[in-house]
Amino acid sequence: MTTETKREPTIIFIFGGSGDLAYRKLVPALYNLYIDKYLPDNFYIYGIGRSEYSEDQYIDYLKGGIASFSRRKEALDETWKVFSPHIDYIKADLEKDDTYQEISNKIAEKEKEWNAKAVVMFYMSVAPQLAPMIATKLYEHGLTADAAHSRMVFEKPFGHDLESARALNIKLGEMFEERQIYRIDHYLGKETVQNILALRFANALFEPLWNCNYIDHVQITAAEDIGIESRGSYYEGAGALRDMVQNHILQLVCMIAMEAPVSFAADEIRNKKLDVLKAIRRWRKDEVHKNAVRGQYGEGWIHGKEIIAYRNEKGVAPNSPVETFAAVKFYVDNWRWRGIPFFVRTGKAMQSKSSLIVIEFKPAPDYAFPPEAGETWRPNRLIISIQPQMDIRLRFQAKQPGPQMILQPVDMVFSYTDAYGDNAPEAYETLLEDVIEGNPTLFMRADQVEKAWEIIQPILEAWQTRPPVDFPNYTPGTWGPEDAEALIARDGYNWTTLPK
Ligand SMILES: NC(=O)C1=CN([C@@H]2O[C@H](COP(=O)(O)OP(=O)(O)OC[C@H]3O[C@@H](n4cnc5c(N)ncnc54)[C@H](OP(=O)(O)O)[C@@H]3O)[C@@H](O)[C@H]2O)C=CC1
Ligand SMILES: O=C1O[C@H](COP(=O)(O)O)[C@@H](O)[C@H](O)[C@H]1O
Repeated sequence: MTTETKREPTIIFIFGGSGDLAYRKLVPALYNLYIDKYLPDNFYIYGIGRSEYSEDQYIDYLKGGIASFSRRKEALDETWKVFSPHIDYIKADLEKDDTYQEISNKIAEKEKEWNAKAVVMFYMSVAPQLAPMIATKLYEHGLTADAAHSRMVFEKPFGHDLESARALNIKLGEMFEERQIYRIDHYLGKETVQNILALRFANALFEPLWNCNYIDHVQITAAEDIGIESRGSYYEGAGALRDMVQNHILQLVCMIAMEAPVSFAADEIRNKKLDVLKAIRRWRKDEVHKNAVRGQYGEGWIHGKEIIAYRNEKGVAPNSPVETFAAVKFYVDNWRWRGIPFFVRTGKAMQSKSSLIVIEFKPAPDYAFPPEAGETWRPNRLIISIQPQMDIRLRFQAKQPGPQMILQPVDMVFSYTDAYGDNAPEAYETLLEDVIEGNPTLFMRADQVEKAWEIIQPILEAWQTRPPVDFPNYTPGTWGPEDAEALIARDGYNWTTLPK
């Protein structure tokens, strides 16, 4: 993101402007972009939904979202006074053709007022099954004909499986140019995730060691300490594998495993990530049970708060087979990563919220220290903590002070908060700014989405063929089912969590 470019006038239509995502993420992100002067001088936001709101009511409602969810809440009244005149609400049904005529009129009005052609962003903040219908209507009404000025943002999930994702890509490809399509994976907008590229490719230190000669294994955890809350009906059609692994976690694997790009052009980065997805071993259905574990939480407590069993959540079937936890062992079968396991896990209702990547290095080739020095010997380890703690820590051996040579593992820590304060932009800020700028680097290209589904598909199918017999199989506030411990223990490791 840069403040120096003169941005084109921009109109943003949030389809689902009365919904949760708009309230909690999109409008707060736009508000922060405005404060940081990343929005063009001429910009306008229309929220669209069927709910009844006058313009004032809508603006008041959104203000509540800022007060609760924006990283900046200070001086809200003052700043809100200058930001909110850029917002309006359109009460309309997106299934009706009149709505698109109204959208067209609004665009014409604004372009006339600004005396300039505008970039128009259409943000699909609606249930995924509505997005193709909306995109088709936009196309049929000629609202996306100017490929250089119209951008469509698709929320995840993009497709439900490989077949539906392919069908959706084909359908969109018949109507739009790929450069108009922005498939969001909000993990890619996180500061700490983007920093993986800087860590790996802006330093000479790590890259020579970043391969199967020196790295022993990789672990990726994306754990949440809440249940599925109000999203039962969505989650019943998804599960942890579709909700987190197919997208966010495989993208993290790509960031860790990709080759060095020769430039930061969007397609160069995306090609390098695609190579990783192509190289990830596809498990045969009969190999899935050895390499993937699923779980579902029962009832319990986390941090003193009662958690209802998944099967008792609203919108969830009483005998639901849907997994709220998934752990998978992957291999990236290429020159750099041959034989190195990547263990990934994600779950709801776990002990703490923590997304982290652990790179564990192989042991030193020789160890001349006497036995009494080495009782606490540990391999070197780099931990990239994505959230909520944002830091990078490198573990190495040090001599404990004292007359004897006693070794102890210590951490060298780079903390984002210490270095930059704790007001880093939210993922959606970066991503929305990139859409406005027309920069697709951090968005998923059609082929990436399909390759990611290809990896997940056999696991989905194997699990569907063999419904779980032991659900619920983990208690809220733990690190998931015992089988997940066994998955990694079979190779001689334990899951790593951050020191408290
Ligand atoms: N919420 C979140 O944290 C996240 C959401 N997402 C994705 O974002 C998308 C939106 O999610 P979320 O905001 O939670 O969903 P909500 O159910 O909260 O919102 C859905 C929105 O769609 C609108 N809508 C539905 N049908 C129509 C229609 N026919 N015409 C006009 N508007 C319509 C609703 O408006 P109304 O009710 O007024 O008609 C509402 O504003 C989904 O794809 C979800 O998977 C992804 C990651 C996180
Ligand atoms: O995409 C999703 O991500 C959130 C977790 O996001 P985070 O930024 O808080 O790690 C998850 O809760 C949700 O189920 C999923 O759809």
